Amino acid sequence: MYGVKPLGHFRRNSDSNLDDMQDGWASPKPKPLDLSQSVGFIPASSTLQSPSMSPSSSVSTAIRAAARTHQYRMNAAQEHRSYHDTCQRLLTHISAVTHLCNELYQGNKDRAIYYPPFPKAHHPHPVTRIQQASQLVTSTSDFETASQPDLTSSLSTMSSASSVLSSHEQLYRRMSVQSEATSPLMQLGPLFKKEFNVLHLDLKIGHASTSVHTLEQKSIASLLDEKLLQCQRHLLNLHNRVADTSSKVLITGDLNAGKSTFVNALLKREMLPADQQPCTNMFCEVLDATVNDGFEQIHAIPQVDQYDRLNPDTYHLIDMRHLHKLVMDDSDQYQMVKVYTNDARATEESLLHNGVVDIALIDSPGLNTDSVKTTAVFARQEEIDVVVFVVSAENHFTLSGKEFLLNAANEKTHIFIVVNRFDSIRDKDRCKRMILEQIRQLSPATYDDADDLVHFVSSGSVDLTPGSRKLDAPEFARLEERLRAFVLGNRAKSKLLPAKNYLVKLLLDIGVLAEANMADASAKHEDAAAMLEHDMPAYEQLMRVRDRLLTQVERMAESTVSSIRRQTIQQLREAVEQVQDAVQNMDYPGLLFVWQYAQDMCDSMSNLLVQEIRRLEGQAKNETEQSLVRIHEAAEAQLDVFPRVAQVDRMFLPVRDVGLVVQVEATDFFDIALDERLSGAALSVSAMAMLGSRMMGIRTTLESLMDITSVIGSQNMRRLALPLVGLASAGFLLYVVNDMPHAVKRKLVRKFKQAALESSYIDQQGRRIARASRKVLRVEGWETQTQLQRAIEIKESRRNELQLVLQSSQEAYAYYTTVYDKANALLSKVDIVQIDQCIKLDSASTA
Ligand SMILES: Nc1nc2c(ncn2[C@@H]2O[C@H](COP(=O)(O)OP(=O)(O)OP(=O)(O)O)[C@@H](O)[C@H]2O)c(=O)[nH]1
Repeated sequence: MYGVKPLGHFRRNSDSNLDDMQDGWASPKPKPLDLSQSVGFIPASSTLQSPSMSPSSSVSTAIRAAARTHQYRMNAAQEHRSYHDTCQRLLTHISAVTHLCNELYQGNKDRAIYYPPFPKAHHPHPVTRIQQASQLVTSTSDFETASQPDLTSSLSTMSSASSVLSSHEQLYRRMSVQSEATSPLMQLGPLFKKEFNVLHLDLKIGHASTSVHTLEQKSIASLLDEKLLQCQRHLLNLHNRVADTSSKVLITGDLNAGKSTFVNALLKREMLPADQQPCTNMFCEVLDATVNDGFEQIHAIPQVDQYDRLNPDTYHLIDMRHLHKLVMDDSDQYQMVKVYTNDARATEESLLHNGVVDIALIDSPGLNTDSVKTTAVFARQEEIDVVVFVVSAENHFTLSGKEFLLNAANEKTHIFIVVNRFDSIRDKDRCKRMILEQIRQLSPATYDDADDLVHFVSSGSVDLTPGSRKLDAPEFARLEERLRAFVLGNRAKSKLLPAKNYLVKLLLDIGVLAEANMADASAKHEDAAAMLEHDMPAYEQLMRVRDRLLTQVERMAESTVSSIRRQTIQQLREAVEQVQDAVQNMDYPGLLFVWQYAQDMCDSMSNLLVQEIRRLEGQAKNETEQSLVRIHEAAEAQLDVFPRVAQVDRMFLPVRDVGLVVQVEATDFFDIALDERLSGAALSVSAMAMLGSRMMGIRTTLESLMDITSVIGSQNMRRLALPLVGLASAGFLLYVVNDMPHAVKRKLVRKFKQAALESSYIDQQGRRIARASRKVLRVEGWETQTQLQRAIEIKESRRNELQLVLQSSQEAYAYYTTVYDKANALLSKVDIVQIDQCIKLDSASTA
């Protein structure tokens, strides 16, 4: 049932008028108006002029009228104060909520807001009390349900949300123990309410809508950004609507139904063009001139959204004489025209200037004019406080009229219906029945209040002569009275209640969003703290082990290197000692090739040594490989598994010539001790001695010589001496030549050993092989160091990240707690804004 019934006095009066009307249905002849019972809109002067009254009764009537006027003004002033106060409060709250929205919008840029996932299917988990409260508000979103949402419970819900949160935290802890694989927040999601009221994010792909949670966090944040901007824009609209002190009454209906005639009848002035031909081609808003500083003006507006009364560039000033032509103009030059007009009638008589609220009457083109204009009529629905639908009694509801009423019911369930041109109807009862039946089907709510909302009148019969004191027909006077009550009653409902409901829904959503983000921050904090605690021992162990491991690797490498060097030198020395084996079995090629023979012996010994060196290189490779394995295992024992980079394959590459070069010299062919201090004679003697001893034995030789000397005599001896010396020399030569293969072997072996042992050759080889090993081991050492450093860096950066998470989640928790508290505090304030009170006062002031 419509919730703004006029109060007792008004009710009685309306009942009497209903009786009048019902009587009227039985008998078309209207009853004379009972002025003693009439209130409100009936001009006092008219009452005084009634010819049937005695002087005393006329005085008391005058007193009563004056008292009524006084009461009217008192009520109007009180209502105005109350309405103004409510508006101011709501405006303050709208600004605060806009600020909060903007704060969230900015916050979303710095730190993406977590948008909780709501499951599509019903879940067995209990819902929060916030959800219950918001569902309550959702169900009361239509202001026609009259009763205010029970916010007391939702407020207590909000204030108890901290305890809800703490229970969430406990649950989170339990869940995180049970399942580490899935995010605890995903499991927490179902605990929050199923859907948002206002902050619901819808992702439409083609005709299908998909869950936003299939998107990345960044994309969800940008969707939320857009939603928050939308909210701010809507809040601005609500602000403008609440701040707008006027009430807009849209007069609409079929072509030629008499809309303009009806507006003129309300204004008691021939203002708008009325014609049998379709004549209204644009929206025409009639306002009281007081809102235009008292000037009667006509503003033709090309762009409605840019119109500013104080900026003449946004409209064209039109002379009053040209209004008819302008309104009938079929061009698209102007979107609408605003007519500021003075109403000379008393406050309580005027509809536009009634002392309570500025009313703007908007005459519109006929609904069935063309589709563009019809669409425009629907588009104006949102900013309209009251819709007056004018239907011709002759035509009843046309197709476009029915369509309009059905659609309008979504926005405004109650429509004020004026059945005009009733004077042209002969069977008035039948007409009323038929039209009321149509209304019952099209707008049941309006039908239920047909007494107040459906009026059968003849606007064309209203006297518009300037200064005329003629009374309106009672039906029309009653219509004016009810229209006024309806406009004032609807003012609070159409302006303030939607604003309040929207604020409540938005604040509940912000509360839920803040709650979800508090839980999210809390979960992240706990996660980070747990991970930090888990990682810390490993990090500390790594720091402790770092120097030890590097020293250990260094030692292992050095020990291998020095072992290889030591073994190489020792084994190479042993090989040098055995170098004669290389020449043992060499065949002597004869005197002619003795030089080559010596050369080959050197090469042979050198090759033997080279072979030994190659063997030692192989051995060094093996030892290095073993050492690499040990080093890598030691590193992996402290670090994670990592690939070994050092390889021994490339050791001793390229192959270097490591042979020992010994030069063959002439002296190498004679194994005669040549001492610089000894004379050549000594050499000859010894050579001879060796030659003689070799050929026949020294003693035998000397004895033979003595025997020969004693027989031949000294003279003969002198003669024999030369041949003897020659013979001896030849013998010596023969010996040397004969001994040469052995001598050269002995000499060269000795010389080779001497060259190898007394030079730095062996040391050099030892150092070279050790150096190659160190090179490889050092690579592995460096890799170990790198791996160690990397592991430390990873741990440190993870630690830093976790510490950042700790800090940011702590900040987020504090931030959303503030948002939550603000939303909570604002919700309390919005809740105590009493709009019902305003509605009652509106009704009272009209009564
Ligand atoms: N008999 C009678 N004629 C009326 C009444 N009201 C309006 N008319 C006539 O109906 C015709 C149309 O009136 P308008 O006021 O121009 O109708 P409208 O709905 O504004 O027309 P458009 O704006 O062109 O859609 C005019 O000739 C009026 O004189 C009425 O109550 N009784």
